Amino acid sequence: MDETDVSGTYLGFDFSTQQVKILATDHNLQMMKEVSVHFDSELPQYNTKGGAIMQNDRITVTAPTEMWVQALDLALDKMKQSGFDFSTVVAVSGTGQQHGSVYWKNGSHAILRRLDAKMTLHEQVKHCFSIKDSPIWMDSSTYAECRYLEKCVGGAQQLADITGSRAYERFTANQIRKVFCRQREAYEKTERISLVSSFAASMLLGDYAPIDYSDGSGMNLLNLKLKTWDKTCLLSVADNLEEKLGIPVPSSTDLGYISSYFCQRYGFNSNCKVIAFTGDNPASLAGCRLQKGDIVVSLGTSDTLILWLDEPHPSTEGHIFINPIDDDAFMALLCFKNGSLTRERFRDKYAGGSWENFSKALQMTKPTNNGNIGIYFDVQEIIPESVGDHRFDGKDKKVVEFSNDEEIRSLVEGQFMAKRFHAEQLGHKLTPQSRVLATGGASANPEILQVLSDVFQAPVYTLDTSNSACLGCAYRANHGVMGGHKTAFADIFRQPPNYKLAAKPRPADYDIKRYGRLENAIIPL
Ligand SMILES: Nc1ncnc2c1ncn2[C@@H]1O[C@H](COP(=O)(O)OP(=O)(O)O)[C@@H](O)[C@H]1O
Ligand SMILES: O=C(CO)[C@@H](O)[C@H](O)COP(=O)(O)O
Repeated sequence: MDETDVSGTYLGFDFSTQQVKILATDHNLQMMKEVSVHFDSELPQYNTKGGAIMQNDRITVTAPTEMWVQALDLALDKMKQSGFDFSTVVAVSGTGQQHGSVYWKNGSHAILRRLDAKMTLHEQVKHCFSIKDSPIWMDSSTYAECRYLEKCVGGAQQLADITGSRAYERFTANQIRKVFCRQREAYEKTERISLVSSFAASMLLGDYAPIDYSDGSGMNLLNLKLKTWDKTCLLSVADNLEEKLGIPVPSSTDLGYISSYFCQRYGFNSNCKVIAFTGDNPASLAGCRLQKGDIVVSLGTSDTLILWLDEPHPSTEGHIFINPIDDDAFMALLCFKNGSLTRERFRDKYAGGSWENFSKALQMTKPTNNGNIGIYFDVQEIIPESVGDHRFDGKDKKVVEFSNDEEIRSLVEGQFMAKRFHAEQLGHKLTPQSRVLATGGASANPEILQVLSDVFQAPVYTLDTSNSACLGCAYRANHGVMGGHKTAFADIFRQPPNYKLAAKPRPADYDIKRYGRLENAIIPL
């Protein structure tokens, strides 16, 4: 395979909350193979729950950085054992859970540059981190840092105007400030700060990989219009931050050749390219081949809603990111923290731990649930900032519990009414042409998708894989070698998207305004 050969295969890597996944496509960008390494069950020595560790204060949430390194070793070993021929790979790209940060200790760059193929990555890289446990997106311990950053730039809306979002606890600037203020020695010993995505790219590259514009938009640091780190934000967060972050790059940037470590250990071709990694939600936009007007609903650990935007209109609710497949466009993101893990709680409590029973409960109950509405936040939610279980009967009266089946319907309907309510708040209008593209682990469940379709009164489509973020990165790997932003993303495909109709809306009259009123009522004053 020479450098110009684009007929081989493409790999997408996903460092998401609960697992590392690798997906391979052929030269037609058709999926060939997927492997995953699940943190809780396959790396139990790290004692994570849902891939994370919640500290006693219940607001500090981290993940062991070295666990992600070890998971990469295992995932590549699995691919190899399955007979995958790494020498066919033309390019790789990837993605990570957004906002999480990795702190590389002084001297780590030299280690990355000289990886020894006889040893695992984990053996060589595990001591490279000045902070051993990476703060991740589930963290909400940086309230004070958020208020400070907003004050420094002149207010929440001003920060949103610059960076696309008001200050959010999980956003990286506020996490870095917390480290700077509370672990100064560790901060001083840090030569580079990566996002989870650029950290993963750094390992594949054997060099520090830059942060891409799209994932960089989730930091409260990137000026969306100038596409550079904002000076006021940098100065407000920590000393010498710019040099620790490196220069941000377009998401389709060709970063160079894969590290010789992977050529020697796994048989990658030395011409294999590494294309910039990005955040998992931007990667899902790419994987779903989102078109204007469509909505992506990702049902992973978090639930997210993604829209394509030509123009950014940042507000103090939701996020605007630079679009990962078109640097001149943008995307809107709404993130809901209480997604799959809350559905798992209800599955275990009201459906005997089985998704099949959970689905049956949805089949046995009717759309709008006899007026019963539930709002369930196991951990402090992002939109709205609230926590706890809240149940209302048809007359808006607070109640303690519904029947088991109604509990399950109230959870799923509540989650989707929240998405529709907040999408409409952002100005998104559902039209008869609207389509919902569903992805993420829970999109494998047809009954959940039926509720999604009923609440949005729009057809719901799925892809061949629920893992659109990984697939999107195999696409982005191809796009990168085809010239990146010089080539329209849509032009890399020879075949139309393989969407499958998963659910058609049934007649149902969801009172979304009523949902909004009830949600407002549970926000603490
Ligand atoms: N049949 C199912 N019904 C509902 N949820 C499911 C089903 N299968 C898997 N899931 C959910 O998918 C989640 C994982 O989704 P995934 O997108 O892989 O997560 P992440 O990328 O954040 O690691 C699990 O936590 C699980 O609750
Ligand atoms: O915080 C956000 C987005 O702002 C989350 O969506 C993370 O990016 C984690 O994603 P999943 O692992 O749930 O896909």
